[in-house]
Amino acid sequence: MDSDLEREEQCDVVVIGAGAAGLVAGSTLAEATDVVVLEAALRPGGRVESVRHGDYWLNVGAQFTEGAGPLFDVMDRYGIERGSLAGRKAALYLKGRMVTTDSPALLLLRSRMSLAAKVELARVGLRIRRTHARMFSKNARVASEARARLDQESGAWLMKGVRTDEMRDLFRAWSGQWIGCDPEETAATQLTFSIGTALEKAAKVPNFALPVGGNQSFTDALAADLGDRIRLGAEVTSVTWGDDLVTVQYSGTKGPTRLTARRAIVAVPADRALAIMPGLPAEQRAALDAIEYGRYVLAGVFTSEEGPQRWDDYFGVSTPDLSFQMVFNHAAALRGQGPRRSGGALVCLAGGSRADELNKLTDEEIEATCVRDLLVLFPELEGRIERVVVKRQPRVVSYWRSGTRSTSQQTLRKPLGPIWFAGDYLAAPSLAAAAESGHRAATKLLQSLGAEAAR
Ligand SMILES: Cc1cc2nc3c(=O)[nH]c(=O)nc-3n(C[C@H](O)[C@H](O)[C@H](O)COP(=O)(O)OP(=O)(O)OC[C@H]3O[C@@H](n4cnc5c(N)ncnc54)[C@H](O)[C@@H]3O)c2cc1C
Repeated sequence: MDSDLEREEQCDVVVIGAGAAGLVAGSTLAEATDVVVLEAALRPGGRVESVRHGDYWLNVGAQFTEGAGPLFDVMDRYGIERGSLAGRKAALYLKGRMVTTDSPALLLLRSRMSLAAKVELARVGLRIRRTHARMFSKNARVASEARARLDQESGAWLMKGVRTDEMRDLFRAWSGQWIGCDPEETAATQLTFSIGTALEKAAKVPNFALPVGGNQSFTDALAADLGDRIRLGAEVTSVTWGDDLVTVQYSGTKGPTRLTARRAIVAVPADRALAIMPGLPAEQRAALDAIEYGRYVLAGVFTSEEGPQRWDDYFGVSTPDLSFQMVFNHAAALRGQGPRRSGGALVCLAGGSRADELNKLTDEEIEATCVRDLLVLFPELEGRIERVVVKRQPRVVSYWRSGTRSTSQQTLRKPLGPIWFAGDYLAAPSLAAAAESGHRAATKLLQSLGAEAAR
């Protein structure tokens, strides 16, 4: 492309990517400076996406909100109502029996696992609980030593001594359903964090909730407020920078554009940042290169059953011996508030190698497979399936191979000249972490502009 034909634009700060991190960064900056947010897709939100249908919605991106920080501050600011999942339960469905996982004793007593698998489950469960407690010890030295040690181990370490296929499948399902990868692909830190948190009672997970209308209510509110400061369909192809200037080239609806700004926040997934920043120094390149993403295949199902159902009280059911590994009940957040409305919304999902298998099928085959198995789990839904939404998600949360996480995060939390990075990979990956990273990058960036003005 002849550069003479490019449009030229200027602004104070450019944010690249309008996922949770980029939107929170954009909204924090908009109060103080002239900001433009560039988003390659035709919708804002990135990995936050919801589908609405009648009284219900399905999250086909981020499933739940949990944690603390700017994510919740923003939802409070926009008055986004949340249905708490604190009183809801999780269950395991195995060999035709559903047992709550909230009570380890009941799980061991009632589940249809072989005795050998039950002994292994008890051992692995205790190991995860112990390591999780150390990771979150009030003694900072104990916590940091535990994290450093677990960072060096692969997730398969947590399965030491396991011989039965039943326990291997269950553990693989937990890893797939929470991170979207197989246990040996990630470090033990993240697997301990995800499974350990899931083994807690839902009431102990801070702010465990489902925003009414879907998680997209959060990103929609931010995007509406940013208005025409967001350019949709604006795919950034290159980012170059000097000491105090960033040049961004993007292809937008008005043709190729060269935008110059004093500062930038790069809020795209790690592999995308590598692709658009060819001039990255070796340290940042290695840090981004270490980040991997889990993958999911989901089938969201809107149903039309009448009256109370036995799954109303469960937010999720692990299903290691079905084609998907988990069913999340998005309608659980609405139950217990007034009379039960007819219908519901369930998401069947598979991660890691189970997702790779489903990914070989057409959308129609995925739908047929998931509906068949959902009817094995809940035969009451026969004739009650209204609509199915199939979604392939190549990026769920980020994860790291053993030995790379802390160096990668430390490097990317530092600015690179006039550029800050933001994304879920800067902390224990989650929607809350993505929002926090955007807020942090924007705050640090504004401090640097303030310091420059004072010089
Ligand atoms: C199916 C699924 C389930 C999940 N479940 C949970 C959960 O239960 N709880 C939880 O806390 N988290 C969950 N997550 C993770 C959570 O959604 C993410 O951690 C978070 O949304 C990441 O936000 P982000 O802004 O860092 O990245 P993204 O949302 O990926 O945003 C990056 C944006 O950059 C844009 N972009 C990329 N390249 C370019 C380019 N060249 N030019 C311009 N724009 C570009 C993308 O289109 C995207 O909009 C889930 C994710 C998925 C997919």
